[in-house]
Amino acid sequence: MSRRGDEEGNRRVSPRALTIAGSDSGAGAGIQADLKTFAALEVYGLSAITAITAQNTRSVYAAYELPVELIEAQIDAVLEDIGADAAKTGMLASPQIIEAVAGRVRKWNLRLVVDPVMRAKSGDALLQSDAVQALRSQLLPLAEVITPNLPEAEILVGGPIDTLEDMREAARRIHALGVQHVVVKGGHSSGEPIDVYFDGQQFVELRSQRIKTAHTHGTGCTFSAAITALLARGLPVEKAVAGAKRYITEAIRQAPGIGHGHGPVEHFWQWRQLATSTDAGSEGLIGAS
Ligand SMILES: Nc1ncnc2c1ncn2[C@@H]1O[C@H](COP(=O)(O)OP(=O)(O)O)[C@@H](O)[C@H]1O
Ligand SMILES: Cc1ncc(COP(=O)(O)O)c(N)n1
Repeated sequence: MSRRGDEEGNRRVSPRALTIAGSDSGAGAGIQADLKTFAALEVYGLSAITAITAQNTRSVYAAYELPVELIEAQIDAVLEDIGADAAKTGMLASPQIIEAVAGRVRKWNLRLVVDPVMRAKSGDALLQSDAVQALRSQLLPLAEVITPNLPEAEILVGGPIDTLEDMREAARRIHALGVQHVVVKGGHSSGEPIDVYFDGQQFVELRSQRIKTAHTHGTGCTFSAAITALLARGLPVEKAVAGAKRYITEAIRQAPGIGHGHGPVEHFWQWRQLATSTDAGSEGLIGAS
């Protein structure tokens, strides 16, 4: 691990987490969603931006990949000074970026959560199709946790996933690629959004009610960032995943309804709940909403 907290003169050393992902100008997904999630869970967030997208709740209008050397330099800069207790990846765009990030994960011996982002909710591609092989062979064997949604899991295993048993089989096969803990997310299913967790021995089903909403932009980013933050805080993987499921469910429930398409979730719902609770007076800290 690259954490260097003990050497610092700071009196209060907080957990840190690093996100290696794309920028979403609409701030519902990507780096922006990750940093908000880290902050909400009281983890100091660091970032290395892989690509810049011009994006809102409706669509991705343009994307520009940053040079590989600049991505490596961002990772080195924050880790040689500040350190991270855990890291996550989001949009990686190309095989060259995946290769560079895998190199840095090895160099810094990072605890890694991989969100294998392939498409935005709007349907726009965020990963080149020839990058899937690099993802499988180079990054997955370094991952402590991977969080594919159903379409991503189908691409990783090369077949359809229709039932809960298909999800379990996909988790088994992705685990066999070298990932220690697999969470196949069920948000894209038609029924309840059941996520299937597999650690190589046991399966756990993470269940919640389906919230009827259009505002699910950045749910995968937020979920994987919450896992990363809770790992950075020292939780064991299974507890971090269960905590992240509770966090994302409430974040979707309290989505603020921003934009005209798939809007963002509410990252600061814990604070908002506290701030509006009657404990803080009849109007709460920011007034009842
Ligand atoms: N409508 C919903 N109601 C409740 N939970 C949901 C809903 N949609 C997604 N989720 C949950 O949000 C997380 C992200 O899910 P998913 O939509 O599958 O990923 P992605 O954003 O990567 O496509 C998962 O834990 C999933 O179960
Ligand atoms: C930069 C970036 N990273 C990730 C996503 C995926 O998020 P979603 O699937 O919710 O659109 C995105 N839209 N943009």
